[in-house]
Parts: sequence; C-alpha cells; structure tokens
Amino acid sequence: MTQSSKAPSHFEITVPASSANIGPGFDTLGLAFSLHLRLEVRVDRTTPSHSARLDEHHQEIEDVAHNAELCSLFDQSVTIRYTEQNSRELAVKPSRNLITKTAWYVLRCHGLLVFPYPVDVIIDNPIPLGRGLGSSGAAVVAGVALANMAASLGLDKNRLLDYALAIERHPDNVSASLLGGFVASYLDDTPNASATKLLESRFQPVDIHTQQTDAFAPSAMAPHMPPMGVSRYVQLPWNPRIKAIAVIPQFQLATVKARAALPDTYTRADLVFNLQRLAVLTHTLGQDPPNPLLIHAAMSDRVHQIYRAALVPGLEDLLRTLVPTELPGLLGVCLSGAGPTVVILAEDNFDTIGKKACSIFAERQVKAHYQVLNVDQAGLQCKTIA
Ligand SMILES: Nc1ncnc2c1ncn2[C@@H]1O[C@H](COP(=O)(O)OP(=O)(O)OP(=O)(O)O)[C@@H](O)[C@H]1O
Ligand SMILES: N[C@@H](CCO)C(=O)O
Repeated sequence: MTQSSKAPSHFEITVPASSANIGPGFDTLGLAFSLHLRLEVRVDRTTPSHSARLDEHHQEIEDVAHNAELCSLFDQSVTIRYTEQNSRELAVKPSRNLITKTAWYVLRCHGLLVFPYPVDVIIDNPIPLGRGLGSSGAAVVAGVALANMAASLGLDKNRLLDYALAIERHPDNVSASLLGGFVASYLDDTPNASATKLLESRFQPVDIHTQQTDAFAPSAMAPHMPPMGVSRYVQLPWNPRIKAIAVIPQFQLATVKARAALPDTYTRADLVFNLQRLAVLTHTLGQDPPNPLLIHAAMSDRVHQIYRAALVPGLEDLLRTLVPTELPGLLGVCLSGAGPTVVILAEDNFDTIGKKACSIFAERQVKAHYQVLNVDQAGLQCKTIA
C-alpha cells in the first residue's frame, strides 16, 4: 500500500476483488484478483467541514434523540457517485453506503463526526455484487482506506485490517483485498497487550467474534474501536502461471444466507479431511510446475460446499465433472467464497474450460459467464494524484 506523507487533495484508492475459502480453507484462505474497485477522491482542504470533532458536539450528541441529525451532519461532509457498473442497487447516501459508512466508523473511532474537509468520491465498481467475489470485503477495505487518507489518520495496513475486521467478521476476503496475493489468516482469540491497553481507554474494543456489530450505530458517542492485532496472516507462495477462471452465474447469493446453510458441528473425519487438504494446498499452489492431480484433490472440501450446493444449482455437477484428466490445463475447482461464482484454477486452455463450465451451469438452467483473472499481488493501493 503506497501513501505520501503530505495530505493529498486528489487521490485514487484501488482494491482487488477476492475469492475466499479456495476449497478446504473455509474462513481462512483468500485470493486477490485483477478486478478492482476504484475510488477517485477529491478533498477540498481549503474549507474545513463544520463541526468536525466529536468532542465539540459532546453535549449536543447526548441530547440528539435520533441518528438522523448525526447522519445528516456526516452526509453533508461527503458526496459519492457511481459509474454505471454494478451500482444500481447501491445507496448513494453516504450514511447508508457500505464504503462511506465504514469510513464514518473509522472517523468516529478517532473522535471525528464528519470528514475534516469536504470529500467527493467517484466510485467505479466492476466487481459483481453478491456473487462471492468479495465485493463487500473490497468496499470495507476501500472505506477504511478512504478515512485514513482523507483524514490523514496515519494507520498502517495492519491497523486498517483491524478496522476492516470490525465490520466484516471473517478475515479471508478483506485480508486478500488489503494485502493482495494468496493469504491465510485467522482471528486472534487472545487480545494482545496493546488490545488490553484499549480497555482502559474510553473505547471498549468491539468483540470481533460475535456477529452483531455496533460499528455502524451512528448514535454511539464513540463506537467500539477494534482491538489491535485482532488478525494474524501469512502471504503464501503463488505460481504466477496459475490464473483463475471466475464462472459467474447471473443470480446473487448473499453471504449471510449461505452461512446460515452451514451446520454448527462437524464430525472429526470431516474436519481432518479439510485440515489435511488445507495443509497441502497452501504449498502446492506455489510449486512449479503445478501438479494438477495434487491441486485438484487438495481443493476438495467437506465443511461448506456440500451444504451450499442446494443454493447453487450446478455446483455439484461442476465439482464432479471438471477434472484435470478430462480438461488439460485445469488444476482445481471450488465455490468462490459463499458463492454462487465458481472459481477454476488453471494454467492453460482458459476459454475451453470457461465455456465448458458455463455449459454445465446451463444444463441446470443457470445463465453464467466467465472471466479469466490474474492473481493481484499488490492489494490495496492508495495513489496520490495531487
Ligand atoms: N462496491 C460496493 N459499494 C457499496 N456497497 C457495497 C459494495 N459491494 C457490496 N456492497 C454492500 O454489501 C452488501 C453485501 O454485498 P455482497 O452481497 O456483494 O457481498 P457478500 O454477499 O457479503 O459477498 P460477496 O461480495 O463476496 O458476494 C450489498 O448488499 C451492498 O449493500
Ligand atoms: N468464508 C466466507 C467467505 C464469504 O465471502 C464464507 O464462505 O461464508
């Protein structure tokens, strides 16, 4: 992530799409793609926003009966516009849009009720919504970066990840979008020393392991700051010859619905099945030449894909039919995150494989198209323009 020291008045934020799980790595593996959410941001640093500081409002906020006044105050400090891609159903009211709501949470954790200077954001989002390509994760990463750059908060990428996790509770998508490449991550159950320091401050750290979050509660005087170092990660080796064929059905599947389809408990046999393949998979995707039979077998899963198959017609056919012995160049197949997109890792014959996958979906009356994507090794990029 690049960031100049001078407070920029014109900058660009780019965040890669991502695929989570990659077969056996449920809630831990993430892969960033060369498909980017882009924000072009202008900050009018000549005109400080009115009522920028939370403590200037201390008494007023105590008296504010509704969130409405806080929202309208924030909405006056930022404007957002989308280009035509994938934005029809997205809110352009800043206090209701995921990107700027996330930025608002980060600002409020720093005592700011609004952006310190008026901000204008043009958003280009080629990442399809609700398809398992990490559009919400990319939006959250873009939001924390927007607050960091526009308010010159000086947060490094590890702290940005803490804030992103206060919103998106599973680390796989946001870690890949923030860091780039092929990432394994976990949430740290034991808050470290710096996190306990936060306990003495007036901010109570958000409990990252519960599902509900008050991060977006605008009426909160000072929202719960995330503990420091709440996630740990490693960036894994990736053979650049391997590309991803994203086979994208036309229907959406919200993550919350796909997570509700999962059981609360698993047999030891199923857990061991996934653990064994996960261990192999984290290494074999960095080997050269790739080993198709090993990769294909290591991408098998018993924790989430079988339980989501009913929500993605054609998934079981794809997992059963797309094998390296039948399709030269094919390495492995998996549901992308919570779906419905299916990601096929391959080193050759991308179009033959993509068309075959779309035809299998079509046999189940599912319209789909495919995109051949490289793995993005850069992650979040913040580029100063002026
Ligand atoms: N680029 C974006 N800008 C603003 N809000 C977004 C954006 N992408 C996603 N969101 C918000 O996040 C919500 C959930 O997004 P989406 O359904 O795409 O993500 P998901 O289901 O969590 O997983 P995935 O994006 O991987 O499918 C959307 O309904 C939308 O409100
Ligand atoms: N690991 C998450 C990813 C969601 O994008 C899930 O599969 O629910």
